[in-house]
Amino acid sequence: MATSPPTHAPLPITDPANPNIKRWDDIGLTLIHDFISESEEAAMVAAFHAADPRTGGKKRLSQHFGFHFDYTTFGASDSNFTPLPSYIADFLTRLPIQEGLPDQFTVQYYPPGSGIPPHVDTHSMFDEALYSLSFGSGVPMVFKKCGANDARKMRLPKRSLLSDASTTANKSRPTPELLASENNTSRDAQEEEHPSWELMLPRRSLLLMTGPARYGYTHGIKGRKTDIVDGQTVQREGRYSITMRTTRRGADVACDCAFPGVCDARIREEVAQSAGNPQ
Ligand SMILES: O=C(O)CCC(=O)C(=O)O
Ligand SMILES: [Fe+2]
Repeated sequence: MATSPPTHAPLPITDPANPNIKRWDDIGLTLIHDFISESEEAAMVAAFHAADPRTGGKKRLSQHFGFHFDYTTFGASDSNFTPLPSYIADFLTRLPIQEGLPDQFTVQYYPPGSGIPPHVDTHSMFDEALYSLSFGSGVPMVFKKCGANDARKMRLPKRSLLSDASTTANKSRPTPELLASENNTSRDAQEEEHPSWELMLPRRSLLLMTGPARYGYTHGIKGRKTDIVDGQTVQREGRYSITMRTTRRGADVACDCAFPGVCDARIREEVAQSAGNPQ
């Protein structure tokens, strides 16, 4: 007798007013199917490759719009700003949260087989709402509730970022992805704490992360050539995404989330306190 694989995935509800919208209210996830049309998708792929014709490599490619993502602070640049192309500007009015629209956009191309290691996007530097728009192809995103291992990793000396963006430690470790992939924790040890689960992000869908999903879960994409979708093995194809965030500036760079273990603002406070009270 066939048995279903164990699943830890929470169950969504479908928005009664719109069957395209699935919500996991307990953890703050919303997935909107068919957020963009096929013609918008085709225009996005064409625009990406008009700016960067590479498709054959193995590495993720990124393009930045609005305030550029800053890989030394994991926040956004104050000054490096690229105006939005129309393929982004055109859908902004359709985003589910209209207050505080995103101003930092990273468009990424994932060649088949590539992924992004599990990570928590910086809490203090961006507002709560975090978006990922998928196009070109779908992919399962892996979510895992953060535990002690994640908190420990964020406190490793090499991850002692954010307290001072100009330290060499930060500069020598340019991407959160790299940091996440460099952790010494075995996958088994991570799985022991909290089970991970996969959420299929179909092409043309928009994912919105808020609350626990934004602050207290890691998200990532496994680097692999095939995925199991609805019980079927499917080949990975090139996938594109647009990550969208709203930058915080000045005194707004702060966080009082319910997940202090993996909160950069709390870690910064801890570091400042221990510097003031050496043991
Ligand atoms: O490609 C995606 O959907 C997510 C990318 C991501 O998590 C990030 O850029 O922080
Ligand atoms: Fe992310």
